[in-house]
Amino acid sequence: MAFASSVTRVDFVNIQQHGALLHANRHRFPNFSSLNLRKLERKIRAGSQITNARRVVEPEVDINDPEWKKHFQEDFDKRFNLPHLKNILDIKPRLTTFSLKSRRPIDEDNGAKNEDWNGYVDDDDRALLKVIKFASPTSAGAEYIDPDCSWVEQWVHRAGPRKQIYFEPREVKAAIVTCGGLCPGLNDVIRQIVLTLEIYGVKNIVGIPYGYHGFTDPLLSEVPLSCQAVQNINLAGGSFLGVSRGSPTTSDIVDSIQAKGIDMLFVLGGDGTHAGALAIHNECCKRKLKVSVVGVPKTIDNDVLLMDKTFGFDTAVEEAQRAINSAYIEARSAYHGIGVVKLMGRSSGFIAMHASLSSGQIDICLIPEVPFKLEGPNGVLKHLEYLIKTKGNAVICVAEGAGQEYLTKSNAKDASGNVVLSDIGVHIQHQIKRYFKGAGIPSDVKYIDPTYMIRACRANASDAILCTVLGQNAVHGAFAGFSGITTGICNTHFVYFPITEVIASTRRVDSNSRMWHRCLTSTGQPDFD
Ligand SMILES: Nc1ncnc2c1ncn2[C@@H]1O[C@H](COP(=O)(O)OP(=O)(O)OP(=O)(O)O)[C@@H](O)[C@H]1O
Ligand SMILES: O=P(O)(O)OC[C@H]1O[C@](O)(CO)[C@@H](O)[C@@H]1O
Ligand SMILES: [Mg+2]
Repeated sequence: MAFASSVTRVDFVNIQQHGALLHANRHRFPNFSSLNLRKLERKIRAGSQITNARRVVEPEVDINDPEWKKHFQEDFDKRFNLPHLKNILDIKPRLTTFSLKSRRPIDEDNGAKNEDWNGYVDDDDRALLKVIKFASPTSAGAEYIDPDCSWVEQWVHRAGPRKQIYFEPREVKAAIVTCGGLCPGLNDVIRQIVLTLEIYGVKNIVGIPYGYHGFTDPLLSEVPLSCQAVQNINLAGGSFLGVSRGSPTTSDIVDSIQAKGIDMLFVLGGDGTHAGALAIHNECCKRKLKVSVVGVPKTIDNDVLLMDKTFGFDTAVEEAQRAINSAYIEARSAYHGIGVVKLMGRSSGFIAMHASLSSGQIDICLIPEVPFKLEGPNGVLKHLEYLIKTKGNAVICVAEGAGQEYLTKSNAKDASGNVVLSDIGVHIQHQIKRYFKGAGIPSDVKYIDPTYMIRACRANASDAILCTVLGQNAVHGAFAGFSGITTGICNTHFVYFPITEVIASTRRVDSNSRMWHRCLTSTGQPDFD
């Protein structure tokens, strides 16, 4: 039994699980049986294209060995174990005050009783994250499923109300903060967190205005929140509390948490916000504070690992249809009309891919994960010429992070340190005009950038449901005593993840996935390489 070499296999699975590109690229290495995956993973995370990979040690491990399988599962369970306040503090639970039956606090003298325990979630309850099938080491490559393959199941913690809670609701001060860019559904989550806290019996709920800055900016004060205050906020887009990028130091934020007497902090945001939430959690642990920090992942880009989807994504795709449809109508109504629609997606093309798939009006979809050539016989411009000559019009959907190599890098960063991208939509528009003019073919190019219209609208029905459940589960997670966790949907089940696992890297479109190929089939575009 050689665990050292088994690490290679474990990493292979981790990379797949993190949604990175190795799995997508495996067709390029049909004969590998084992790769130096750590190096590859670093390259992938750094955004490099993997063009060659050296074959390294053959795994000596027998993957059907139950001991190895146990080792693998233990590794997974350890990583996905939820951080809990009882690990750092000597605290005892009490019976919950969340009544499944009356939706009123149990311990209030209002007739609500704790007679119905059936719906509570046990800490040992799990939802299936995935079943992994290991190819036999004797098969030619990991993509060939061997009948003797070994199976490993990965289970994650189910979200929901616990029978045992670690806070006295009447003594709790809970705070909500929204950070990063806007996202449809933020208000639904805020509202639901407040409603659920009140069902537990929490009286002291506040909003931190304008993201992490709200903790320390002397000009900003806490926003009192209650059922009444948040009533109907879900009917509008944006964030009731305001958002911002950039932040004070973690130490200053935690000083403020201590000064304000906050016991629970609900953090709504993307990967950056979650990195901040993790830093706050770690600092609270260091100071031995009984503060539960719970995240709710927010991003229209859908680029958070492990989740089926993040809230706002469905709405963004739906809203993108309007822009695409307008571009299509403009293109179809003009002589040699060409529409260009730029959609969000800094490093992941999920919105562009899904919007293209759902609209059925896109001829060319360009995303950051799939490099493309503009010029040359296989380039985008040549294909556009073909489309104009054969069908008279065309619509391109481009994700904002696509084709950045064609643009002058500004090196500018936003307040959070995110690279400010150059406008690929404008560039493509100019290139199309130049190309058709040069070729002596008339063309009428229209560019639509619906970015902020998409982001600012209210959540659609499916996102609103998602937000509602996520908001409730965030509160249940905090009362259950977890901290440094986030809540999401996974294989249609609602679960908790440790923040560390969720921010390990960015979820990106797998260029070898069936979904991307379905998108290509739907647009009918060739490879632009
Ligand atoms: N590594 C980090 N550690 C601590 N705080 C961070 C980190 N990265 C970002 N933040 C803080 O988190 C907040 C939000 O970050 P950012 O602007 O990157 O948005 P985001 O949460 O990633 O959402 P979006 O999807 O809109 O970009 C900012 O206040 C930023 O300063
Ligand atoms: O203009 P802002 O607020 O910096 O936000 C833009 C960014 O927000 C995102 O949608 C993430 O929320 C990215 O795709 C995009 O680059
Ligand atoms: Mg981000």
